[in-house]
Amino acid sequence: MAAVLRRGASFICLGSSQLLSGGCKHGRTCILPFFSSNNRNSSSSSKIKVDLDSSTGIAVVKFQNPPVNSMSLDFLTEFVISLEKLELDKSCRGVILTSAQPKIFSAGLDILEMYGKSPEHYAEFWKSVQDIWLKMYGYRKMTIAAINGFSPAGGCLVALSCDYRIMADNPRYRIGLNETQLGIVAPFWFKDTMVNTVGHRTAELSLQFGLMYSPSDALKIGLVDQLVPEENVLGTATETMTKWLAIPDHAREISKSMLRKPTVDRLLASRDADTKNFVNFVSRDSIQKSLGLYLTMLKERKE
Ligand SMILES: CCCCC/C=C\C/C=C\CCC/C=C/C(=O)SCCNC(=O)CCNC(=O)[C@H](O)C(C)(C)COP(=O)(O)OP(=O)(O)OC[C@H]1O[C@@H](n2cnc3c(N)ncnc32)[C@H](O)[C@@H]1OP(=O)(O)O
Repeated sequence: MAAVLRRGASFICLGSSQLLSGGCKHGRTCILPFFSSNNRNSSSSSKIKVDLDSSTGIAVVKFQNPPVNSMSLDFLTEFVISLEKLELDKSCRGVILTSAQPKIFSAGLDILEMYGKSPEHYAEFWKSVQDIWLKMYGYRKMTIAAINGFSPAGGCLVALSCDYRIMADNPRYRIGLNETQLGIVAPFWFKDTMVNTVGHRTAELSLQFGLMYSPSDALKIGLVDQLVPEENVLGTATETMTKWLAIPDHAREISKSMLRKPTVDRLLASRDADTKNFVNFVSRDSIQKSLGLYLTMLKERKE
């Protein structure tokens, strides 16, 4: 396995051991071109675009997986590699996540990865979902979700895993863990992340009903921290990041770790069992039927 990185004009091929320390530990091939000019480093794999301004220490990571930024196995792999590279880059102090697609932050996990595939595929996919959450929830650097559109289920989880959430104040958008609406169940670590953010009672209502909140309702329950006009989402995220970066990194990092490590450790202690649970659950005929019906509903809505 090798990845090809291009820095400026030169190409570097990395073997898997280098990737372990430098970015990728997923045994999948990735191609991440880098273009440097002055203080900016841009990299773009096919689904994730990274723009790092090393003069401010702020990286903007944009999801670009049209039409709806669904999180496929490839998307998740590229996403985790990008975050690992930024975590190791000393010139990066904070990461803003946002979407390059209009109106959609992310439609969540790619349902097609959980439908009509083999148990081995489900296991591989689920491990990549665990990887991204473990990376994000325990991320050493400051993270802000600049939520510029719909953000159901896995999309909401990614936003919840950031340190701060700014959402476009567009009453048509929705955010929430809607898994039960699909006939599936948010696993315990999705639930823990929600409970840690909005509290137990709100999470009880939210998860059981599979509630999707308007931006103003999301602000009321603390699911997001701030609403701004749509055109200001990224600008506000950058200003907010600058304020957070005034705090010494080590002090902020240790505080974050104290609060989040027990939640991360819970999944680390039971990853294999969690994967088995997922594979057994999603392989059930009844669950496959629910997912099939949901996919049909999504298609018919358009007709
Ligand atoms: C025993 C105890 C067990 C314990 C539990 C164990 C294990 C846990 C088990 C399961 C956990 C799974 C966790 C799942 C998390 C998820 O994230 S599931 C995904 C949830 N996402 C959604 O519900 C969003 C669905 N999509 C939409 O609502 C809309 O698409 C939209 C995002 C609002 C955008 O709307 P619009 O702009 O109108 O676009 P379209 O609806 O026309 O969509 C365009 C095409 O994209 C396809 N698509 C949409 N979302 C997804 C998706 N998530 N995955 C795959 N594909 C998606 C849509 O079908 C359209 O396709 P076509 O163009 O028609 O081909």
